[in-house]
Amino acid sequence: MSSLEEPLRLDKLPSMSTIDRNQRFSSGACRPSVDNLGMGNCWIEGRSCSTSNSCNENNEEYYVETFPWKRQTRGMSRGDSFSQKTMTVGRNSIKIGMIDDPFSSSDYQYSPKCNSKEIHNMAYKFMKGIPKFVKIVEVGPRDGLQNEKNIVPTSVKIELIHRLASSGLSVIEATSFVSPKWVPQLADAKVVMKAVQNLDGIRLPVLTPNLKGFQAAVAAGAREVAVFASASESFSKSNINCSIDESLARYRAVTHAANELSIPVRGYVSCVVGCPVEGTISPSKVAYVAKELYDMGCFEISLGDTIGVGTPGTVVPMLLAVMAVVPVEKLAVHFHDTYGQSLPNILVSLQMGISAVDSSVSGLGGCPYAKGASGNVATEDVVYMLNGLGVKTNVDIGKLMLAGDFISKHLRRPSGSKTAVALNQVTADASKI
Ligand SMILES: CC(C)(COP(=O)([O-])OP(=O)([O-])OC[C@H]1O[C@@H](n2cnc3c(N)ncnc32)[C@H](O)[C@@H]1OP(=O)([O-])[O-])[C@@H](O)C(=O)NCCC(=O)NCCSC(=O)C[C@@](C)(O)CC(=O)[O-]
Repeated sequence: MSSLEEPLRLDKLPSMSTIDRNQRFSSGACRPSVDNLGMGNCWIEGRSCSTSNSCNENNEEYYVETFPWKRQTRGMSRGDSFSQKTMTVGRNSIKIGMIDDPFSSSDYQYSPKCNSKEIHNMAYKFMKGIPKFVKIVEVGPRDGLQNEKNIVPTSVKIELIHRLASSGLSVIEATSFVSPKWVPQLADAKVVMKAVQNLDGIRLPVLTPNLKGFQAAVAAGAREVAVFASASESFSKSNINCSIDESLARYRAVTHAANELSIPVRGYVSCVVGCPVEGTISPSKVAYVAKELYDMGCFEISLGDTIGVGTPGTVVPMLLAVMAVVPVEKLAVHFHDTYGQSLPNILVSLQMGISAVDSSVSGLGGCPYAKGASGNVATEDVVYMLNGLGVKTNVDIGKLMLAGDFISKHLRRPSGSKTAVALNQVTADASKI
């Protein structure tokens, strides 16, 4: 683990004064902000924050509106430190309004209703597990496209991977070496892999369901692979045509072969909170499969809510069970957004110390063998939230959106990322000014 990936330690929390001034009392809708301001810190809606961490929507005194930009009412004349950050999206530059430091304002007044220790405790509770850096594993070219009915041309897949790489993403799941009878969309795995294998400094794992897939992947130039088990017997059967224990036996053979070639293997557990056939999945079942994968040598275990039914209420107990048997720094989360729960689920996962998140550009995705599964959480939305939390990802959201626009245009559908839709609108509005 690089130093960047080290979780934020309690003793490394920002000082009280920083939390006080920049995080808790930022007028930016009462959410924490840190010095590395990203798009998530833009001032979408000004509210007056009371000291009880609640937002008083009715208090007009500090009410500001920054969207649409022309109707912005809060100005420098108020005396506060309002600045603008320029962000480039495509050929357009847009200005994002930010509050640098609301306390430098001479007319900014508040009267604390709780003491600074209580405030510190609240900030501490919220921020204590959240890592400083989150590794994003982009799964768009694989999980995102595998369910597409119309075959996406190989050249488009290759271009998508290049565009994603140029946005700063360092791990991009490129394709799957599975049976083309089962997943026809990825039948061109070999060609895709050969075309992207030399992308500088980018890790390009591929899915391998068995030794045959592993050997084909290595022959095509793969230097990292992933195996995928399930916590649901029914899903295991429908996805890879074998029981959980049979799949684990296959994956032992894959990890053994990979170990001999020093190829890292990532392990997936799918259906970690629910299965389309079996319904609720018990956390102990997930923990069992996760531990088996970890013990056989998987360097990271990605926990997949394949059909997107989880809420923080079911995700937390599942994570607790898994964290009891696999170190938290070896875990990643993989949420589908069927019920719009991905971001809250990611947030609680971060608070529990997880620092690797899978996501898919434009929210592409769905599993052909999980009826009703919708797209993965959109990478743009994850990066926007992490920017807002001051968590580093090294991803340039503007370039990421260009990759998203590229594939959405090709698929002839609007982006599944709310962030991309909103920022594209802002850019369009800004270009009219
Ligand atoms: C596992 C198998 C192959 C078993 O499929 P099977 O039919 O039981 O396998 P088989 O060994 O009897 O072989 C059948 C045919 O497939 C060939 N074959 C066998 N293996 C391979 C291979 N690796 N690559 C290419 N071809 C292969 C094999 O050679 C044979 O060809 P034939 O003689 O009929 O011409 C099949 O079920 C399969 O490919 N399943 C993959 C399905 C898939 O990719 N699902 C989506 C994954 S998404 C997921 O799991 C969730 C995740 C990871 O995203 C996380 C989340 O969202 O939660």
